[in-house]
Amino acid sequence: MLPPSDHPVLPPRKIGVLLTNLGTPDAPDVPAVRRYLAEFLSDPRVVEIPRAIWKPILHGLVLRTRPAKSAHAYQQVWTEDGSPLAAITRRQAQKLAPMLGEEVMVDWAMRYGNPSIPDRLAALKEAGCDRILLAPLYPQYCGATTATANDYAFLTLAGMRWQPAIRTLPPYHDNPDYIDALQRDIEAQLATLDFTPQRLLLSYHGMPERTLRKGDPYHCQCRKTARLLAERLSLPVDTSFQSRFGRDKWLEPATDEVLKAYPAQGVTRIAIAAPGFSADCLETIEELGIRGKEEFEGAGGTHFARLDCLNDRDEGMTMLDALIRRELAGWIAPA
Ligand SMILES: C=CC1=C(C)c2cc3[nH]c(cc4nc(cc5[nH]c(cc1n2)c(C)c5CCC(=O)O)C(CCC(=O)O)=C4C)c(C)c3C=C
Ligand SMILES: [Fe+2]
Ligand SMILES: [Fe+2]
Repeated sequence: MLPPSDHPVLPPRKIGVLLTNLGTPDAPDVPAVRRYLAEFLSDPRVVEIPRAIWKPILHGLVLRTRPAKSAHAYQQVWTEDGSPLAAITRRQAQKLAPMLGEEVMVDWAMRYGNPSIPDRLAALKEAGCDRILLAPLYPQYCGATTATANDYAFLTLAGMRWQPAIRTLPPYHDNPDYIDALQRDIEAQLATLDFTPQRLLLSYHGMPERTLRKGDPYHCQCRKTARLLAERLSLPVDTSFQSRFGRDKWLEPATDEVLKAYPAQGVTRIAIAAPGFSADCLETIEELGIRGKEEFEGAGGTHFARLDCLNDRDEGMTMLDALIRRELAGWIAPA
């Protein structure tokens, strides 16, 4: 018989769902952005350059120059609830909780910054969750996003004597619930415009082209989402990749180049959507909605509309509920 203090206390059994997204600074100022970028850009899943070469560049150059530029961009999108990415992910978790029912606890975390994956996993475990679904909210799988979020969760589990059982949400780039939600949501937003776009441009976050050659499925999954969506929409659809970083060749065509080239091709009225982002963030609001618009109009474009991501609106929440319920099969009763 062990002394009572050595007996683990058996908490009530619960199921946890941890929504994860990329991460964002704690504040739109230079020190907070530097801390965030240092964590983000030190991840070898994100920058796949040998550490001995990358570290001096990161610390000697990138972290000295980029934080001021990025902080300025963050200041333009910051809200009363903080960074849009964090605020929207929090609302997604809050809305999902009652949808999934009482036996499921829903929490959210960021891969870089706060709330952190180790903190929220520990909190779910403390609350009695002995089964946890990790749900990285990236429709298209990428080593730099999906895999690193799961890696960090597994690293956290490596430090636990008593681990919860774990499942992970697979990519959902071609899932009919996702394509349906995008179609309905995009059509509803297009119907509110006071002009008729000649094109819908789907802009995905870019990646170095070499990751495609090395076997990352991201590019193919982005293309498949675009094809499935284009088959359902009545206006012509183009695909591009945004946010090029560094000197290497990235996936093409680049969003800014496409925007600048449209007017010379007679395309002066467009809508732009970003189906690879589950929540609006710096990349959609500032890079597409502010800078992208300027680039397009500077080249002669006359009508530009940025469509919102699914965020926490009904279409998006119904889709997340369906995707997550499917992964919880056997853990919870069907709806
Ligand atoms: C080598 C650099 C980068 C890779 C590779 C990369 C991949 C990647 N990123 C997202 C989603 C997001 N990225 C966001 C911001 C952001 N991304 C990079 C660099 C790389 N991303 C930087 C330096 C930044 C910070 C802002 C800046 O300085 O430009 C965001 C927004 C975060 C926010 O706070 O709003 C998201 C979301 C994906 C999906 C992806 C690969 C598929
Ligand atoms: Fe990024
Ligand atoms: Fe960007």
